[in-house]
Amino acid sequence: HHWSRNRNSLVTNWPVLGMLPGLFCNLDRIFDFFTHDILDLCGGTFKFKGPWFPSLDFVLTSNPMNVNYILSKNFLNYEKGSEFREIFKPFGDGIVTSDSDSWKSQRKSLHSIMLKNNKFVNYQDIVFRQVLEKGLIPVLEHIVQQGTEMDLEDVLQRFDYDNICLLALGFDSKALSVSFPEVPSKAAFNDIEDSLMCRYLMPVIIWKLQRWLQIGEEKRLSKAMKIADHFLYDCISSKREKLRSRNRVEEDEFDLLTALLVEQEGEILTVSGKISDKFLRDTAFNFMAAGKDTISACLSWFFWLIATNPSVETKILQEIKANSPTSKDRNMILFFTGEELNQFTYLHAALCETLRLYPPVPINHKNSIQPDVLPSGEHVDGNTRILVSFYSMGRNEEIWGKDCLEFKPERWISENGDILHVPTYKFSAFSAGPRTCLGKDMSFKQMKLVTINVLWNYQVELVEGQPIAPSKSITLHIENGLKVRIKKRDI
Ligand code: HEM
Repeated sequence: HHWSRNRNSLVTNWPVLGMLPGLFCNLDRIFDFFTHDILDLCGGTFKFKGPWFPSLDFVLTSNPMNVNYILSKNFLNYEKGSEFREIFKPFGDGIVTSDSDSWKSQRKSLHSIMLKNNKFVNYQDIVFRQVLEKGLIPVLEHIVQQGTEMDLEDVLQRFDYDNICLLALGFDSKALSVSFPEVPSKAAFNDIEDSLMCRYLMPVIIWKLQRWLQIGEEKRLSKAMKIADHFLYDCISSKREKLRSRNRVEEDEFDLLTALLVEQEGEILTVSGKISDKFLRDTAFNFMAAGKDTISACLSWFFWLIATNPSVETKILQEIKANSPTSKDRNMILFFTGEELNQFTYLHAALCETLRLYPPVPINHKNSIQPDVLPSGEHVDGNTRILVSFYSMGRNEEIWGKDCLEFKPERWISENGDILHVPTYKFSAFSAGPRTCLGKDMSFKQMKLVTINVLWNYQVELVEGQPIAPSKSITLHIENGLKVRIKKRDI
């Protein structure tokens, strides 16, 4: 009887287990499963029934009207929620998992530091330059001389980690150097991300039991948390120590911790303890988690797409040539201001196209507060998990047309050669509404500087026969990395 009542469902709804077996059978291709096996066939919104433990039911959607409603129009009814905060406890009271007043005040403070504070904005440029000049380019030069294959995704993740540690903590982790060192804090952050993804997919009772017994993923998580916290609290106490001995802060050390301490305690750095170490730890952890792997994920997909679409690479190279100094010094790093980078329209389009097909944050979590009716007509109970699939939105034929699975930067360029404006509820890689990504402009700037410098100086060739597939993680990596050979480019 149960089977016959549910036989028309896209995913079999089993007694007791609900749709969990279907989900687990497709875990390796979870985002394509959501997109092509479910949302494409049901008009963009689907109610997933979990097992009889109540916590795993969710509504999955990629319908742009629903997305606009959830993320913007009725924002107040859709929060992160206490269940999410419990799963993502390592984030503490930071911005990524918080709601209402706590979120509002953190958003205000981070917004004013990241986008309005000239010293922090200048410091970003100093850091980008340093990580390019002292990290990425020397490592690529070394690989060219060795003539060996390398995992470009690993290199870019190391680049991202060095960058985010300098921005958040003013600490140079030197993850990107020719010896490819093991960096315990970097490994710990990765372990935390993996373990939290497992928690998210599991019934609460199971991960709580694992935590109590200290086995499996929960044991790994506890170990990684100790390492990450030790690292963060060490950085915080050295920062306080350093600032105590000064009465002014130089431009090349205006990282997030410094900005927070200066903002709270004024220019005269008494470092009086008005602002707690726990607050600094939570803010730095959230900032690092939000910015750590997103840029490298996008760049890895970008280099793969470029290598498989040589005509796009040719157009980007023409654009770099047109915007660069005429005499090309082989060892020169090309550095552009934000305004100069606006000239790179085609490159911007290629990056948007990459973010459309491979959004670094593939799924966005929300939790309804009150019962509601979505614009598509579906009824949503109060306290229901909602998953907005940004991955599926980027592959939605109704938004992007019949060629939605093709890589075509041209779709972003208007007839007069400018970037087309696409509303954020259709192109949501950076989310939309009041919780939109605070690192968007910074990310575009950095992604452009990296792609310009890599493509201008090197030819990137894919190692043949490697499998390329999206990972099943919080950030959308390439599952097995991106194996490439690089050569010096002759122009
Ligand atoms: C290509 C790069 C990036 C992409 C695609 C991206 C995407 C996103 C998305 C989808 C969200 C919403 C998450 C949610 O609601 O749960 C978000 C939030 C956020 N992002 Fe990014 N991000 C990127 C880079 C960065 C960087 C480099 C930073 C900072 C260093 C950053 C800082 C933040 C912060 C602080 C939030 C929280 C905003 C809030 O909750 O109010 N992001 N980002």
